[in-house]
Amino acid sequence: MANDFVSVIKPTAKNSEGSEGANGKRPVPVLPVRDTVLFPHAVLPLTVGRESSIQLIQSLGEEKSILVVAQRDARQDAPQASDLYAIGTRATVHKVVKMPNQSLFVFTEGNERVHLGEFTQLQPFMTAEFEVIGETEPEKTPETEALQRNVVSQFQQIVTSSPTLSDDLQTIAINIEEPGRLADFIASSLPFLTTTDKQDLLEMPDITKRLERINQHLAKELDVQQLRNKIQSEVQDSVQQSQRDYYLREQLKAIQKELGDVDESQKDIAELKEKIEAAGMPEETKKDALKELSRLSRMSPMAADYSLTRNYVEWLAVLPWSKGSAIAEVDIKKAKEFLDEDHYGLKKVKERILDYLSVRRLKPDMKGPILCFVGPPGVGKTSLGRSIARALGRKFSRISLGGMHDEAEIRGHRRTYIGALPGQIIQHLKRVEVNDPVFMLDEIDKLGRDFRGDPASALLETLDPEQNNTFRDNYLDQPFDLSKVLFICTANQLDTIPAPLLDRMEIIELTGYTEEEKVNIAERYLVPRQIKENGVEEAMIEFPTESVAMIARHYTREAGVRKLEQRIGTVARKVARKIAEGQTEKITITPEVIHEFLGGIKVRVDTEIAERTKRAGVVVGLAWTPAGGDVLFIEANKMKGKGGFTITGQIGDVMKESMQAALTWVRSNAGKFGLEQDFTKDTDIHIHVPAGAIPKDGPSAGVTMATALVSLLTDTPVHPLTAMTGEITLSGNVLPVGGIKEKFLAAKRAGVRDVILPLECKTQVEEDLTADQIEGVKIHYATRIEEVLSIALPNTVQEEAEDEAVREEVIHASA
Ligand SMILES: Nc1ncnc2c1ncn2[C@@H]1O[C@H](COP(=O)(O)OP(=O)(O)OP(=O)(O)O)[C@@H](O)[C@H]1O
Repeated sequence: MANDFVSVIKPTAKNSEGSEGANGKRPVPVLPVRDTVLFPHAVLPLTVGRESSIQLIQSLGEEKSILVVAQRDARQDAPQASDLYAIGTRATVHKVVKMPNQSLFVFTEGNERVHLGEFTQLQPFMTAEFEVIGETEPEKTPETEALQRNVVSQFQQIVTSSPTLSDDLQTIAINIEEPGRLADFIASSLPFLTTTDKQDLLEMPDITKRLERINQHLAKELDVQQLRNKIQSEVQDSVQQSQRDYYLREQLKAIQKELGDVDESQKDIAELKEKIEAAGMPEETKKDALKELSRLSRMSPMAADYSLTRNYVEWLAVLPWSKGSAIAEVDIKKAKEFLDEDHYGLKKVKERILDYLSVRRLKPDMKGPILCFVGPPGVGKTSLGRSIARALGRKFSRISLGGMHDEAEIRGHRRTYIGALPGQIIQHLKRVEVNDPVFMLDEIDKLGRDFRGDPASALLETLDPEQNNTFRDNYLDQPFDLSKVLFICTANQLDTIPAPLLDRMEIIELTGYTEEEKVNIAERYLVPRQIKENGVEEAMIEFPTESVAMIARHYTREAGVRKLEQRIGTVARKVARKIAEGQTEKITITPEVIHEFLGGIKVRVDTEIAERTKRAGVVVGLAWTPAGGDVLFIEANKMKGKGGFTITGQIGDVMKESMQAALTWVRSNAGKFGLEQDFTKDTDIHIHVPAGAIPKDGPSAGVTMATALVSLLTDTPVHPLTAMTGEITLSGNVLPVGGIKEKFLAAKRAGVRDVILPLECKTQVEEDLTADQIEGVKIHYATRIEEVLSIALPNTVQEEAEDEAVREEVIHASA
């Protein structure tokens, strides 16, 4: 058996046995070796263990010559002649040492390359004839010289950097002059050459080629070595770094232990793990959460991003991934009870809500539409949402969208952002702790949009039942199923709701309340609630209906009941104070008491109307606003001038144009009012629409402006407590306008007694207003501006006198 050991060479040794006998026909024993190749001039210790080989060595007498030939396949235990390479090395056996295990340790020295001839014996060992392969050292040219030196220098580098090669090898290599011997020496010294590589070199009689091949092997090995060194040093660096980290962390732990807070962070991590396991999150999310947690457990609590990672894991752990309210199906009867219990009136609205809930009951997985309550502030949109949640047995949460500009407020910031948090949807889910709450998205009409993104599009994704089962918050970066959440939106107006959102909604409109409705709501809900909230007992206070009505009429000016509730709250607090101070035990809220408690804030629009319409050129118009309609004054004035026409009061283009139309109509009909055809020749006219700081637009003040101009130019004040709305054409036709219900209720709230509307709005009135709501106000319909004028302006001296009396009465009532 061959030993792949480093062979040693005697640089100057001349082969003791000459070549006589070589090339001989006299056969020589053949020693097959595996895994190694013996080169000429090399000394190779071989361990001989095969029976046939032992016999071969033992049969050697004086003749110490053998042929050492490599096996083609090292796994062959009993190689035949055909299993050996055709070229081997004739060698001299120098010494044989018996080993305790019966094998022999044989020192051989290579003499020359031989070509094996005929095998003359096969048993017990092989013998063969051979032929020495002659070698001629090449001519010394600069090229061979350079090649030889290069080989030596590369060999030196390899020896220097290899821990297993002895430095002596360098000395030997430097001292070999013959290129052929040098190549053989290096070939037999290099441990990384394979048996095939070595055999190739042995079979190469051309010395220059052999040297070149050696040169290639050396260069390749140097490359490999360099790469290995690089990898090694990188590995070492990272090992050192991680050892350093480990060491520091251990130290830190020790310090923390001393300080008594190490257990805390471990405990915390264990708790988080429990929460993650219990959260019922989807598999993928859970995998990610646990990965983050394990990262956290390897971090020092002092590390800068420890708390960031911890927060993230905590968010994942506490969200209600699969926790619902566990409610049975919707009970429509109960829902109706709840709605009636919580709200007065709103018959149509309640009906529509119940219809909606019924569909949900029959089809629980119903996708869309989303309910949207539209109406002025304080009409009960939010509280209806709350009742729906109560009826469904679900949690309720309100998300205010007003003024939201940033998409991230809905969908959160990416985790890389400093101070990042999830968006409102996820934050509210965390708060309610269930995945099927009722979310009320307030003021969806006031969503902003700027460079920070478009919250409306984020909202669209949130609300769209087709997409929201995989809602992806930027911070969580995990899909969350929102399909069980019931979204209800509220808005004050429809115009500003982005169209794609509007498409997905079922709009339910709530208009303002009349005074009677307000009083009813106040008596049933607001007064008892405010009394209770302010710690007053029912027995301590008496709140007559007239007093509630008085507050509604004179201390508020709104479509809803929010201000009314606040005023009642103020009264209740004052009562509480009086009782607490021991001044009294029971208070009856009389007009005097109201005056005392609410004194300064009194609002009396009817008085204002009566006062202001004393002057010719002042007319009450009606406007639609998101807050539910309002009265507005149009004032016209004239002065000496040159036919100038000024319009002020922050009005839009459409309103300006309708003022021009009104003026043109008046000028073209001057004769009808007893005016000169060219009355504007030496007069300037100015129309102003207070309040000047509030922008206004639209064509619906056309009739009001025409009336104001005629009233001014004929110097006739209009009837007090008369209001109007309608667009006019140049030829004096009155055209219909929108928002009639809100405008009418605003007029009624203001104490107006006569309302002039375009005839074409009659159906709107009949559809939208109940008889109760209309009661107390006279509606006049007109198709021409002349009709409007004859209703609005007094036609006789007696009518003027009656107007005067009404004004006095109203102004007196407020005094
Ligand atoms: N029909 C009603 N019956 C009983 N209470 C009512 C009714 N309408 C409104 N309220 C009460 O009026 C108050 C204001 O209502 P709410 O907050 O729901 O108004 P809103 O329409 O949501 O206003 P905003 O648009 O400003 O949010 C609440 O306390 C509510 O209970």
